[in-house]
Amino acid sequence: MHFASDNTAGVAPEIMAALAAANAGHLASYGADPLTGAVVEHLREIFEAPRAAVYLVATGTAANALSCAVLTQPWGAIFCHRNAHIEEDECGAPEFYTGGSKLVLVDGPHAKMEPAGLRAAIAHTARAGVHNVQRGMVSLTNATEAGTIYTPAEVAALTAVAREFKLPVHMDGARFANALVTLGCRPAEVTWKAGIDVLSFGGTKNGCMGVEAVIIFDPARAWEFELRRKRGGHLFSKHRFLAAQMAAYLDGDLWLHLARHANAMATRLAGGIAAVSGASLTHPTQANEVFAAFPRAAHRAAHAAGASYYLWPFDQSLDGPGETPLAARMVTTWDTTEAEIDTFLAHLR
Ligand SMILES: Cc1ncc(COP(=O)(O)O)c(C=O)c1O
Ligand SMILES: C[C@@H](O)[C@H](N)C(=O)O
Repeated sequence: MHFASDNTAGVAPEIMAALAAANAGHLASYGADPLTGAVVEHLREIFEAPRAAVYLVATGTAANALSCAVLTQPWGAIFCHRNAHIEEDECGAPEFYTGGSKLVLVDGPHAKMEPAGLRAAIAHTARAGVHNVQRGMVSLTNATEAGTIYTPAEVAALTAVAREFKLPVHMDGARFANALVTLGCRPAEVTWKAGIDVLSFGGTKNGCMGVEAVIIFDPARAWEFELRRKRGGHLFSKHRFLAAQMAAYLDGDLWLHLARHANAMATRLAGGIAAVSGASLTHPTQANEVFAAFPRAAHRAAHAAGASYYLWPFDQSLDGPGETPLAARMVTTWDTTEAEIDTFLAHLR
């Protein structure tokens, strides 16, 4: 019963096999290998963006921080949700890689920004000229840190606000596949056609060992990204092993199959939890993360049975009256099984 994070899952067998298959002979390094070239073309095709620049890195934090660095100046503000991963879980990497940009936090329900809140935050910034940080960029996460998703129309409404102030927009897509299979739309519709300038396209949480693609829809920003990636220590020398993962991930729509399974398991889990006495969902379940509150006694039973997941916030205590509900996050993955879900639910009940 492993629900702590999709970061704890292993590597999908197709991806591991692709790594072994790529381990033959000598190939050009630093991205000059043929596997990388093929992956770049495949992602351009998937996103209907033949001019896009595509780069591979090994972590989502690197993808996000380097994306921000090419979208804003050090004196610029990065407008993001209060619970954005770039705010809560990247140890200041975006601030570091941008040379000091300030994250300006925007509230909104279920970890989603709304146009009015974003507009108010941007308008309030740089109101006193040189004395303030300037307006830099916007970053939004899809699927969000609360397991919710933005529709293409919601993305377009936020990027329209950004455009009012001539700001570029980044999408943290560490769980983009999970959002896309729920939306059922084409990748382009919820990215560049909705006004996104740069996408962090995640692979690691959805079955890869460690690979993320940064897709820059305006190639004018490409060279600066290359320089920043190398200078930041994120240009892999044996780049073929990043490309092999991504190639297998995209091949035959594996990325969609893996995400569809993870989401289906989350839906099963959420439905079961909703039927547990004293339990309630704290965010809508729209991707592969379930946020729910249930009585301490249920938490204690699940933990005693060996279930792994985080109370959310982390720092709550299992000690205390059994009937008190505590909130938690449970994350399902490409290899979560129905039996795992049903056993966990039985312990909760
Ligand atoms: C929404 C989101 N973005 C970015 C990241 C960063 O990925 P990494 O931990 O590979 O740096 C994570 C990590 O799980 C995440 O949940
Ligand atoms: C750090 C933690 O938030 C991680 N990104 C996760 O989603 O599990």
